[in-house]
Amino acid sequence: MPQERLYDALLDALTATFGRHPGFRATHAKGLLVNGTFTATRIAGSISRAAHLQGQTVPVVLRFSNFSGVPATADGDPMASPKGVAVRFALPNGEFTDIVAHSFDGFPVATPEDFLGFLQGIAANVATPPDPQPLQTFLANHPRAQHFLEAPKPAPRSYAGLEYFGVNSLLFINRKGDQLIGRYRIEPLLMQPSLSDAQAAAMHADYLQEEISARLSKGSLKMRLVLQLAAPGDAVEDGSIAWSRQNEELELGVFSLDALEPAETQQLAQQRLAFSPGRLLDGISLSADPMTLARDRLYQRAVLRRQRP
Ligand code: HEM
Repeated sequence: MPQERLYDALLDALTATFGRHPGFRATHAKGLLVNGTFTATRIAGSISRAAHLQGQTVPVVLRFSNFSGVPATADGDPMASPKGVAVRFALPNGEFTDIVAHSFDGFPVATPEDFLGFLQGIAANVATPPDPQPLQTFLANHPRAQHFLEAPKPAPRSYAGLEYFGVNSLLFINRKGDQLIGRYRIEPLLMQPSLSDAQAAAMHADYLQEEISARLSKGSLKMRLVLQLAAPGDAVEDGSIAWSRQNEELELGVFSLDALEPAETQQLAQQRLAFSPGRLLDGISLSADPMTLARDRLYQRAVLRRQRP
């Protein structure tokens, strides 16, 4: 299938699952923007020459989100997980670069083609009348997709209290030309225990937004950016396979989350922002993982669709 048709089919399958909600993202529809800064560690500058990793503090905007493509999905609903975080780093020369991560270490599939099979199965399963057969067949042949669906994804107490995984590996290049392959993780300084299913179900629909708002009114919040390095033999081209937590990790820097985007501009700013995991700067480039480039192209098409009335 030509790539453009593949991306359109992926977006169609998301719309068939969640419905069309003009102005909102096809997935991760409900979100919250927080403004802050990022300061890289010394080690970050030694593994990549990318401008935002050289140690000077740069402004960032983070968008925390729920998985569902239905904007009204409550924060504690199982469809609201995994949670997402998208980060935009703004550089002094006007350039910017993004990270897009979610709160599950892995993905159901390795390629956009397989994701289409998965999404079309889900869309058929929620259609009226439902047809569970395509999803059952897909899952029987894709055990990691089955694992993704069945793995617990408990609701957090805070958007800033859980780990987010970049999933798709990237190549980091320093000034000498040395290269490393790694995957991002964004994590709290102190992990918070998650809610039980019963606790999550009893929470207010916007409890995660309210929690961040209340905490920021008392001061800044910190999160860390970590790079998990590939170990020999790790599948760098397959984001559906998590790497061992024993792999070497480097702390790339610390985010300071300082203030919510003001209420008057919150929704419009979310609509205007278009994050992409493929928006990279010199010093970070694509790895053998095909998903980053596909996501980059696909998210651009998604933005055009969601901006249509
Ligand atoms: C082929 C695979 C994928 C497809 C088809 C897909 C689809 C989409 C679409 C259509 C959007 C909305 C984009 C927009 O309107 O701005 C989106 C956003 C998002 N995706 Fe994916 N995605 C894929 C892979 C992934 C992976 C691997 C992750 C986790 C690392 C991820 C996490 C997110 C997050 C967190 C957002 C919200 C970004 C924001 O706040 O703007 N996606 N995705």
